[in-house]
Amino acid sequence: MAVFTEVSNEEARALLRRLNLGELVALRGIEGGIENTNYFLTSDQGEFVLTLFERLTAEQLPFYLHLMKHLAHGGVPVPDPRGDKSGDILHKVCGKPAAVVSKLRGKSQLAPGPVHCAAVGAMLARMHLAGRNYDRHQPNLRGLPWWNETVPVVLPHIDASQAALLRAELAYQNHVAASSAYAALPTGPVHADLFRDNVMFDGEELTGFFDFYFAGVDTWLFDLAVCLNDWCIDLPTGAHDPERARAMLDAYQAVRPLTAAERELLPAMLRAGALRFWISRLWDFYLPREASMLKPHDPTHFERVLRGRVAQPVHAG
Ligand SMILES: Nc1ncnc2c1ncn2[C@@H]1O[C@H](COP(=O)(O)OP(=O)(O)OP(=O)(O)O)[C@@H](O)[C@H]1O
Ligand SMILES: N[C@@H](CCO)C(=O)O
Repeated sequence: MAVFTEVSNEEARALLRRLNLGELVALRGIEGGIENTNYFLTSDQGEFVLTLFERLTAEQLPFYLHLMKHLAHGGVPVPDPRGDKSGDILHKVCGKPAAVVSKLRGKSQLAPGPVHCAAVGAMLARMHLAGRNYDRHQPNLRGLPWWNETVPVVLPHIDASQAALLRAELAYQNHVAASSAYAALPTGPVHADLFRDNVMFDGEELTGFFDFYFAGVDTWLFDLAVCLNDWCIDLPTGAHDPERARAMLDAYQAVRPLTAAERELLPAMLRAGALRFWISRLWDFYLPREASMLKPHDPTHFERVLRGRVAQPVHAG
């Protein structure tokens, strides 16, 4: 269960008072999640999620929390962080940085069809456009510089064929990042981790994106590639599903058509998206951090996805 830090009812009451959110009705630890301590916090004024940040620092958090507020106020359904009397949205609970955000209705759709992929595509494009006038800047902290730092750390743990693929792909991505087509890609705040478990649905209605704690400024195309790699594949094999991918791409482009550079680099960014999560999963698997990684994700899944994207490039069509 992802409660690394216990919060007492007394602490929850004091927090609700500071945020002027009414009287405590219930406080329940949330299972699942491997990064932060999460509680459902119910008061007589509504339902909220209390997150205590176990990994992120008070320097990194304002970018994520203000981005969520900016998007929520821009009409994108994301959890809205609640402020105290002086408007601060980053709080401290049990000595940890903490946030209280609105609870989204619905549940994750873990077996999405084309209709769900279309909803994610359309909302992703709306989110990218809504982020254009966000004035804070923080790079994607799991971007190319982090891949370059982390690959040498994981290489000793993997076999020769995996190491060859990892080295070759990293070299390829450094080459892509230096190209003029890459420099022409539109950028802005991106979610960068918008997997099936970070989106809520009520039936076919998308009720929200959440877990913005890997967000950063990066190419919009990378964000779309991360989504295609999770929502539009057959999970057991990693095989690309053309029908779901078509649905996502068409819906995205109905809101914001891809540029020529984006169309050219989609196959490369799909590889980048697979590489990013292969590296992070290898890192989590072989170098687990204390009080975390209750159930590390399987790294070989993204090795499979990457091999698939290299062997059979997927184009925007
Ligand atoms: N704003 C929200 N509204 C409704 N439910 C939420 C909200 N935020 C989190 N949850 C619930 O809490 C669970 C854990 O949250 P989350 O996925 O953010 O965990 P984490 O440990 O921060 O991150 P990770 O996904 O990286 O493990 C989610 O699966 C979801 O069920
Ligand atoms: N979405 C990531 C976990 C971090 O949120 C993964 O599947 O590896």
